[in-house]
Amino acid sequence: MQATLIGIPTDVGASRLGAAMGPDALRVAQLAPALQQLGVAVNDLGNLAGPVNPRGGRDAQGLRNLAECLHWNQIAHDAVLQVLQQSRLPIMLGGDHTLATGSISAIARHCRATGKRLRVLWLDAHSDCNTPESSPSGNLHGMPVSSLCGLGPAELASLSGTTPALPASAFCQIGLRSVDASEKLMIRALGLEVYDMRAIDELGMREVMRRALDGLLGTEGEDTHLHLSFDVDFLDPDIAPGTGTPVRGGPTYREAQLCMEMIADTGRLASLDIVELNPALDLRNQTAELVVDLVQSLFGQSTLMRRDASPAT
Ligand SMILES: NC(=[NH2+])NCCC[C@H](N)C(=O)O
Ligand SMILES: [Mn+2]
Repeated sequence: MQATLIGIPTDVGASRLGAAMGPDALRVAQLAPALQQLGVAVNDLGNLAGPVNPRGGRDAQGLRNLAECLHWNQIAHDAVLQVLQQSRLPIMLGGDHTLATGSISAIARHCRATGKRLRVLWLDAHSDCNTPESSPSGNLHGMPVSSLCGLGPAELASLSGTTPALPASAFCQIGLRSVDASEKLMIRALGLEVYDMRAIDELGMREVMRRALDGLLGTEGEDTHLHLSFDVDFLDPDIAPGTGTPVRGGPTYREAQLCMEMIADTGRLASLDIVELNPALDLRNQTAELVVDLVQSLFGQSTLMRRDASPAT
């Protein structure tokens, strides 16, 4: 397998500064060597260059840094598309979660061109489906899902060449535990498939992942491009403090490992966003190191317990 790292050092979508240092923290935590150890051929494009954070207030529409967000997402889109066209697996090193608008727009465009079905797993404490009208914060990192479903700011929503970029049914959100009232309505309106922390508590991570990955195994899944949008705040802040909008009560280390291992077992992973890592809030880079550890599982780090990708019952 051949993977390409793309550093996307933006924090213009968030209130707190610091996620722009995420790509380098992942490099310091040895992300590339960790993948190489598993037989993945890795190249690193370095960091994309985009606008600095103007640290502005909210505009007339109530949004923060829309022009800069657009710029970052356009260059993210272009870089990701190029990597996909080289048949390499792009790994986006964020950066705040708005960059997923650009990356997934490129992925949706590529899937359309190659006749692939797209499935997006969204690991996150938040649903990120606010719109400019509903957002309590004006932060664009709370809007990528609605943008991709055609409801965000028009310029962001149309990046993939069609609006919406992909059907809402392509998404599956896991780990949610901080959802605004407006987002609850949006989840319903879009019919998003969601496994919140209560579902993980009640069903267990294994059953949640079995449902989330349904249809990806065997010949049925052959034509599927599986994208993982991994927001670091998915993880419990006790083990992953280095993120700007932490919410207590997230998955444990073992639950997160099982989640990654079950994704690996499908053999369908074709692109990955790692977002919202904020080294300024981390403790001795422990969150970046944890993420690298989890990414190793995601790329098939085998343990004695490794399972074949047979449908768990
Ligand atoms: N990707 C994130 N960390 N998103 C946090 C979003 C928080 C809140 N729902 C908002 O819209 O502002
Ligand atoms: Mn997010």
